[in-house]
Amino acid sequence: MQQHVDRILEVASGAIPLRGTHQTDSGLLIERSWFRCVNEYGLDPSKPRRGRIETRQRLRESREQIEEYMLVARAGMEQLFKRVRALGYVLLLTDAQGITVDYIGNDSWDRELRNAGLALGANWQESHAGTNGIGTCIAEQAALTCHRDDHFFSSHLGLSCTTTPLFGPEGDFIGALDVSALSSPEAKESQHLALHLTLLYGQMIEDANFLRHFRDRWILRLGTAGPLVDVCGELMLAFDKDGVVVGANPAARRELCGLAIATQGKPQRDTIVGRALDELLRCRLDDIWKLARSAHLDEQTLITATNHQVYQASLIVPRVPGPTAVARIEPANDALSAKQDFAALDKLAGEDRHMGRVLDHARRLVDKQVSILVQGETGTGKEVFARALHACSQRKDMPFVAVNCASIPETLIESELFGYTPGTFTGARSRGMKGLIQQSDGGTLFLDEIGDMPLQLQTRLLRVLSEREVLPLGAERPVKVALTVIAASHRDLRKQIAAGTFREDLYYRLCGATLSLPPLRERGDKLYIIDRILREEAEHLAAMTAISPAAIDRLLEYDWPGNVRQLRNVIRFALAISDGLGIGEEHLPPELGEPAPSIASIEIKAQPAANVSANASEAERELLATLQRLRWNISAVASEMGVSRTTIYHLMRRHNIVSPKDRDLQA
Ligand SMILES: Nc1ncnc2c1ncn2[C@@H]1O[C@H](COP(=O)(O)OP(=O)(O)OP(=O)(O)O)[C@@H](O)[C@H]1O
Repeated sequence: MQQHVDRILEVASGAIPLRGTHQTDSGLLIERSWFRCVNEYGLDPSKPRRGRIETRQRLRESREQIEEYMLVARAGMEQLFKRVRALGYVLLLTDAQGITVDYIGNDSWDRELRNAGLALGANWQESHAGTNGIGTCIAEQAALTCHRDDHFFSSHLGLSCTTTPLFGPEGDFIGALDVSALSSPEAKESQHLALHLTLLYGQMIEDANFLRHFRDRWILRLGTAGPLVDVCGELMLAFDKDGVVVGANPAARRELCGLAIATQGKPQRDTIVGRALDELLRCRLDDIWKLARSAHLDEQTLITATNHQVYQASLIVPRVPGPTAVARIEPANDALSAKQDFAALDKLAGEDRHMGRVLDHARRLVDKQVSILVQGETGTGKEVFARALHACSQRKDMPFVAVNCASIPETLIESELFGYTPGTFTGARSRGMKGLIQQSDGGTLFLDEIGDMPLQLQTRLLRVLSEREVLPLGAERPVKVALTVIAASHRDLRKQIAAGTFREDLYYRLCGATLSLPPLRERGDKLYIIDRILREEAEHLAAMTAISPAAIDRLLEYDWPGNVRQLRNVIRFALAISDGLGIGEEHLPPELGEPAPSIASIEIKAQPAANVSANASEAERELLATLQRLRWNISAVASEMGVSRTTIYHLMRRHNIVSPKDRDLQA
């Protein structure tokens, strides 16, 4: 026992290098976990902790969130159990937090299994259970076997646990499938078969979930086992009639985005949804439609665009008949229908590569029933963009309902979103109200600042999104809604997930595709935006659209921390104070580095410099003194005075202050 403790402490102290030879090697994963347990969670291998069993209430909540997934997983577990029962294994299914939500075991060992923590409600998170199959699989999001003395605590030394992560149809991490034995032979190799079976059934569960989730879509299966592709395609891509990907299984996300190595087997999100099949595979869309008709094997091979792998391909037809099925007979030649009007999206950008890509993806995603997450700094135009997506969609005549999750008081947000029935409240609200979600029925629900939504409401929203129905406060029956959600945030939601303030499962529900708007300072089409806003604002004020070249330069040079919103405000301000006769430099507000007022407002801190004329203003003296003190480093002076570099140059010109270097040059 002491030897086991010493070994862990030695590895955790960094005294010996980690022994694994490959990133996915179980040995390396185990040692990394020991390192985490000691150094991050402060666990002591000589002081085992009692297993944690969650309350029934907590277990119920966990199960409710993954009901659909559990249904499919249960069927897979039953099949797997038939194969491993005789070998003394039990099966566990956990959620993403390591809580055992389903379990198949042998009743006759019930007590021993419970004592070992192999029971419903057991929480296997590494941070308190130490290194173990489930906890470490979750931390690493990779399959592994945690065999006997791989475990951190001596109380688990008899166990052998083999676990694989499970990912949902939208690439989200859902939980883990575990095959465990109370006792097993010494050699870890004895668990090879358990590992292969766990991987196989894990993939079957993921695939079944995927097929179920995308049952009304076309699905392309790609496999390397020749004619077996129909029954065991390794890569699966769900796509629409225009050949745009709407979903991909973990293997497809890894293979087709060329990201397999960098991510230790974690499937990548956001890089594949919204892309065209003919970008990912070396073929035309027509070749894909031909698959539906061809009977010859050689016509059914496709080659990937990134790593040139050859795959056997087969096509699964949507189960729900409808417009998508018609497309099989008359496939669209062009990915985007020429008739569709994208004017609202087109006018959002000029010649900017980043925005060009975003708009290209947006055009493909309109009407694809993929939830979109728009990210970008404040004022970059997330709401404007969401409205444009709505305006270009078939839902354009239905309501666009914008909800700012940060500005509705927490006490009201629930009733505002979900509504309430008559009599739920007293007083003015007694008549009942349709919630904002219901008001968006058939249209678009725009959830702005989604990162500010309270956690408890995130849980309710998650339910609405999965079940497509709302239960107003006080109501007994839920109401169905045709929901299309666009969410937006200027926060980094992944950081919020890590901090525990944003639900990971909700994040994955919301970001079928993530589109990031660039900050204005990085856009190459500033001139286009200035021109557009100037025209719009001038029309509004019945003013002239004239603007001096110097003023344009100033607008182009500025950093725009408030992005397009700030630009619009600046133009509106300038038009107003120019009396509608055209904008000059002098009409721009002080924050852009205004000539006289800005220097007058600079706080005077230094003594006047000796070589400044007697008539010089105090501000002038201050500027010169600062320039001299900071050795004519304009950036340092600008930063000390809290103005831009442009303003400093401007002030120097205005007061005829010339740096020694320039004076030498002039001489
Ligand atoms: N592409 C654009 N063309 C013209 N005006 C724009 C554009 N994008 C944004 N704006 C203007 O900027 C202002 C802010 O836009 P919007 O509210 O969409 O930003 P946001 O990113 O949602 O901001 P926040 O994060 O603060 O909610 C709006 O007044 C809008 O008129």
